[in-house]
Amino acid sequence: MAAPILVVAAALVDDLDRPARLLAARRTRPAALSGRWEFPGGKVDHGETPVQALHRELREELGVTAELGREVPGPDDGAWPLTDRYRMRLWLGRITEGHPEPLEDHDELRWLATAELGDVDWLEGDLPIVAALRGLFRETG
Ligand SMILES: Nc1nc2c([nH]c(=O)n2[C@H]2C[C@H](O)[C@@H](COP(=O)(O)OP(=O)(O)OP(=O)(O)O)O2)c(=O)[nH]1
Repeated sequence: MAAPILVVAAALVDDLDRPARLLAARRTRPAALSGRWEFPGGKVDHGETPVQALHRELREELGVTAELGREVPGPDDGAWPLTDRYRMRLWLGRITEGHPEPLEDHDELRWLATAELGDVDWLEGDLPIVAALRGLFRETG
């Protein structure tokens, strides 16, 4: 089987040191994933570093510039296994320029407070990440 494709994404928060709110985005495609919520991001293109890819995706998808904080490491060499085909690396981020809009691939954005993290229908592969973030928010909140 081919090596899993790397996806990069951001957990955009209100405050990198004491995060209390997280930006979730609702997908519009493909049909099988439409309506499910996720972290903004996407695949790393050839010739890009993961961090460059993430800045590009945030610009394209939401129209924002963000300062990245620490990476939230997953169990698979630092990445989060999503499916057989994809694994994802995720960084905390804080928007420094622009107001996020669902410009591409999403039709709704929501800022979720810690107690609301389970209120949206996350993509299956994101559930362990949301659990890790809930722990992080509690520790620092
Ligand atoms: N961006 C993103 N993708 C996720 C998350 N969770 C999850 O399972 N995925 C899956 C959905 C997709 O099958 C796969 C690739 O993400 P994507 O479709 O956003 O990548 P992309 O924007 O580069 O896509 P494309 O332009 O090539 O169509 O990763 C998540 O939180 N964020």
